[in-house]
Amino acid sequence: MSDNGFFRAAGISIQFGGIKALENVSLDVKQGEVHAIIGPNGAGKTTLLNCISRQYKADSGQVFFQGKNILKLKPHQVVSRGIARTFQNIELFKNMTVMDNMLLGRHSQRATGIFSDILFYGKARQQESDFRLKVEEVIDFLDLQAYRNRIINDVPYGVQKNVELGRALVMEPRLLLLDEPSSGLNMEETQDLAFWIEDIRDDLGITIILVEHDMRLVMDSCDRVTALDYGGVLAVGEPKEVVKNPDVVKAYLGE
Ligand SMILES: Nc1ncnc2c1ncn2[C@@H]1O[C@H](COP(=O)(O)OP(=O)(O)OP(=O)(O)O)[C@@H](O)[C@H]1O
Repeated sequence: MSDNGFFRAAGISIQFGGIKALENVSLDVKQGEVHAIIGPNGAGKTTLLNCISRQYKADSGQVFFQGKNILKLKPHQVVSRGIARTFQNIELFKNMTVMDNMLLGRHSQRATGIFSDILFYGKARQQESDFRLKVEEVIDFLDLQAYRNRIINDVPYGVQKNVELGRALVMEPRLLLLDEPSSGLNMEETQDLAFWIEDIRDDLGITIILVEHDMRLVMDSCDRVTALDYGGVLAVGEPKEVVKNPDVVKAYLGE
């Protein structure tokens, strides 16, 4: 178990055909930290995130979140336990508005079904207005007011990335998984992202695991780093230590 028992993946292995994408990988994340997973292309970073969120089924290993093993859960059950995520390629409904995309995220969490909605109309209505309130809160938090009624296809890429982040936040997660949040962003947008990450951790109290290639963002925004290469862990520690680790330097620069 990690220092405060918040999150631990232990001995995760998965292979595709003959390719060992991850072999006996462990990841410890403390509550309240921003933890980066770094490594060269094909190192297994996204695969690890996918095993945690259960998009992929690991061949072996355990994932403990707040003391419970979540490795047998379905992806939506993982979300209900308090783990939300974003994807490397934005996965939004491109012909719907910013607001509706966020509401959809929240609806996947609804506690009432269609029959109870009919029987307990008042309760369903209350739930709907709670959803809207939460979505409005996140729209304010991420400064998305100007875009709330715009169609996703019509807003800049950087805003789309923020909406995806918002859709994860409306789930009110305790742990947020971000897959390459800075990819496709310009320098200014990446700086803004660094502020959002800090605010999400400090103001919302959400722990973050992010897969990231932008080393400046990793150095500026992350508390700890796990470096992977060829499906194995190379190093774990504070960003300034990990980037100096000879194995990590070698993995990035080649022999
Ligand atoms: N669904 C899949 N089917 C087959 N092979 C896969 C699948 N997912 C990942 N892999 C393989 O597993 C290895 C690790 O891939 P992964 O996407 O996790 O790397 P990564 O570190 O996230 O790379 P990048 O930085 O380029 O996104 C690669 O060899 C990849 O081709």
